[in-house]
Amino acid sequence: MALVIEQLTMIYHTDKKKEQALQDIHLEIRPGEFVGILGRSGAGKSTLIRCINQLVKPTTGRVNWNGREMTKLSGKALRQARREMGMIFQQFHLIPRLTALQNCVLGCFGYRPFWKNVLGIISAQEKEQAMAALERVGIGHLAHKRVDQLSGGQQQRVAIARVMMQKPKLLLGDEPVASLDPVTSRQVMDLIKEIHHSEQMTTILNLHDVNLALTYCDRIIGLSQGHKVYDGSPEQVTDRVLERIYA
Ligand SMILES: Nc1ncnc2c1ncn2[C@@H]1O[C@H](COP(=O)(O)OP(=O)(O)OP(=O)(O)O)[C@@H](O)[C@H]1O
Repeated sequence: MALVIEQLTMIYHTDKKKEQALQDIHLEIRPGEFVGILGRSGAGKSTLIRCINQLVKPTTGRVNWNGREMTKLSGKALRQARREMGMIFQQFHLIPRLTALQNCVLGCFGYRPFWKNVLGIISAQEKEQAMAALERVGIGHLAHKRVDQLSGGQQQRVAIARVMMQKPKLLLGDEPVASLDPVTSRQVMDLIKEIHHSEQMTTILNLHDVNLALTYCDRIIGLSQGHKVYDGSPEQVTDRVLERIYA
């Protein structure tokens, strides 16, 4: 499934001020790509990721996902399109008082009737699927522990297992390893890459660590002050390119 972004511009309006976060971004992401977005703080990386699944509504421009114009969708149609887009975050976004298994089950809520979610009815089959997802990410033994008692790396594994329950075609990551130590960061990146391959999930991650991005990603997009200043292979990211992105 292809993702096509055209003329994307985002201006945040705060009290008396306008903040231009993205300016005329064009991108075509091919199915199965593993893309890293680099840029200084404030370059627009999170905004770009969030405009894809419409957590942020762009000021102008189009985001076309598999033939559907995301920017025009609302209500049920938007929820259905979003189901195909999993998201992981720097701060994991888990529910602290719930166990790993309970958090993981939440990943399939997008496929269930609303009333079942409200009543919190979970079938044996859903529990089994969640257990399998936790085992897949290497933390089956922690299924019944509250997530606020887990390490950062373990919490991110729960978040990844939850995303897998959603069966997305596109994985979006907003600094998914920024809170983790270097060794754990690599372990989580290995896991994301492995799942990307096995599930054939197009993957787009904001990464602040250039070395990680160049090691794991097949394509690098560089943003600077809301503009795309690089789009190419990691091998071609020279010092000059890095200067353009980070200067
Ligand atoms: N909700 C908001 N309201 C107003 N301005 C915002 C908002 N979110 C982001 N911005 C501004 O938009 C610009 C881009 O922010 P964004 O968070 O996308 O950058 P980023 O590259 O992800 O930065 P970081 O690496 O620090 O997370 C910044 O100037 C930021 O201050």
